[in-house]
Amino acid sequence: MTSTLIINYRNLAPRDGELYLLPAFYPPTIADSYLHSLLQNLAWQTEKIQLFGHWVSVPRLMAWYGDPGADYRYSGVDHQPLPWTSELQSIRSDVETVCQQSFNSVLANLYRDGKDSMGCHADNEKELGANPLIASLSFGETRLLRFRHARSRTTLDIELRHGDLLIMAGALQHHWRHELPKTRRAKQARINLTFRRIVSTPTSPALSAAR
Ligand SMILES: O=C(O)CCC(=O)C(=O)O
Ligand SMILES: [Fe+2]
Repeated sequence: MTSTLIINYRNLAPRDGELYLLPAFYPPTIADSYLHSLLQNLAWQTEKIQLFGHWVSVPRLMAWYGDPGADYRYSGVDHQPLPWTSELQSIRSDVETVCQQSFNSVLANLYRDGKDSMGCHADNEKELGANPLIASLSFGETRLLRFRHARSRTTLDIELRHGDLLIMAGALQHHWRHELPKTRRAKQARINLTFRRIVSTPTSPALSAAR
C-alpha cells in the first residue's frame, strides 16, 4: 500500500514511522483557486471542547465531511460527517491516486492567522485502525508542523506551503505527536485538509461512552 510512496519519495521520519512531503502537489494557480473556494464553500464551525470543566473554543475553525456512517471522534466529541462537496471529491480522487488508498472522510481546519493553532496530539483514534495513512493538504499561508518523538524527545519541523501534500503512514502515530504552533509571522489564512479512512465506527452507546 505504501510501497510506491517508499519507492518514489524519501521518508522524512528518522525512525518509527513514515512521513512523505510532496511539495506543490497542486501548482500555485490550482492551489489558489482551491484556497478561495474552500474558504467560501465549506461549512466552517467553531468547535468547543471541555477543559477542566469549562467549555472553550478551539483556536481554529473546522468542518468534517465524509461518507455516511464515517463518524469520528475528535476534541472529545462525536462528529457525523457532512456529505462530500464536488470539489472535495475531486481533491480526494487526486490524493487517492498518489496514496493508492481510498479515503472515506476529510477533516478540514482553517487557521485564520498565526494566532490559530493545533495542540500536540497523535491521530491514533481506534476508528483509524492500527497504522493509518493520513494525507494532509495545505493551502494558503506557510505554517510549521512540529513532530515530537515520544521517547527520545527528538523534534522534526516541517514547513507546509501552499499546495503541499504531507503523508503520514506506518507506525508514525504510535511514536510521534504533532502540533501546529502559533506564530507571529503568519498573517494570512491557511486551510488544511486531512484525508482519513475510518475503518470502524462506534456501534453502541456503550462503546462510544467508553472512549
Ligand atoms: O494543520 C495541520 O497541518 C495539522 C492538522 C492535524 O494534525 C489534524 O487535523 O489532525
Ligand atoms: Fe493530526
